Amino acid sequence: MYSIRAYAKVNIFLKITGHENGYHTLLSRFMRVNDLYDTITIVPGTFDSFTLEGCKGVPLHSNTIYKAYEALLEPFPKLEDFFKSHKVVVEKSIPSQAGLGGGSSDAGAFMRLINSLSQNPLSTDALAKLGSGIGADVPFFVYNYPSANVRGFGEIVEPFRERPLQLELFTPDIGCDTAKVYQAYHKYLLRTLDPKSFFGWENIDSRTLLQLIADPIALNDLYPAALSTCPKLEKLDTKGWFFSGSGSTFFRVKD
Ligand SMILES: C[C@@](CO)(OP(=O)(O)O)[C@H](O)COP(=O)(O)OP(=O)(O)OC[C@H]1O[C@@H](n2ccc(N)nc2=O)[C@H](O)[C@@H]1O
Ligand SMILES: Nc1ncnc2c1ncn2[C@@H]1O[C@H](COP(=O)(O)OP(=O)(O)O)[C@@H](O)[C@H]1O
Repeated sequence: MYSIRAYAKVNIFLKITGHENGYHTLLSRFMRVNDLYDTITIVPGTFDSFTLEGCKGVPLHSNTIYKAYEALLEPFPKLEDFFKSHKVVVEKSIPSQAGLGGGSSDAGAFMRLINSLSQNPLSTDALAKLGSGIGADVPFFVYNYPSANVRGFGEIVEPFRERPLQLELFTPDIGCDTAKVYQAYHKYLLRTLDPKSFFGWENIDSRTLLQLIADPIALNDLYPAALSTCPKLEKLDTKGWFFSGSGSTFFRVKD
């Protein structure tokens, strides 16, 4: 049996920098959440085709792990046979549609696991490039840095050296659809884009930045878009909390 942890992330800040080919470009500080993770295990057995257990409600072909498997078939030609004698079991802990990157993290971790089982024939850069075709957030999870500045659509990932923060998470029972949140941002907020307002943020450590800026709306351009897409978020008492990605998770520093 082979196993890997797929960690959640939060976006300490997320600023949209533009729009190209239907996608938004961004500058964001991603921080890995070390105490929240899915576990992906490869279990021996006999199977007719690629078998994935543990992701209830997600059809196989739209599962990010299946998409990662498909993307790996070309560089790993023996993979199809390998998954006739193994299955994938996922123990899900990361809530869905929560801005924590669960699906993307599963894909990134699965790709790292397959590469390492074959003695890493692909470089991390090559793996991240393959991952970017699965989802914008996947490259961050392929690099697996504790903290990173992420740019472009998510494909440019630069490690940021800082002490990881102990984070408390609050995920209300409200799912935020990433595509709809970006659509709302595009419709109502793209015109407000002002790169001067976050100049140099990528050089400031996360703890200082959260203290300095303090305003969750200023820190995350997708927060107002998520509020308009999921009005139930407005009803929550979230004073002192920050908002991750397209939501719906709030976070604050524990210590
Ligand atoms: C917002 C962020 C912040 O980290 O993640 P979440 O908070 O949802 O986890 C990411 O940018 C989300 O990345 P990810 O969840 O991988 O998005 P994808 O599946 O690739 O895209 C879903 C949809 O969102 C829109 N989209 C996504 C990424 C991007 N940079 N610009 C976009 O406009 C597109 O309409 C796309 O079809
Ligand atoms: N391995 C997976 N784990 C969770 N959700 C997945 C997975 N593969 C595909 N999905 C689908 O992607 C959607 C969004 O994924 P999720 O990780 O919850 O996103 P977000 O980071 O935006 O919260 C889910 O609602 C689900 O339908």
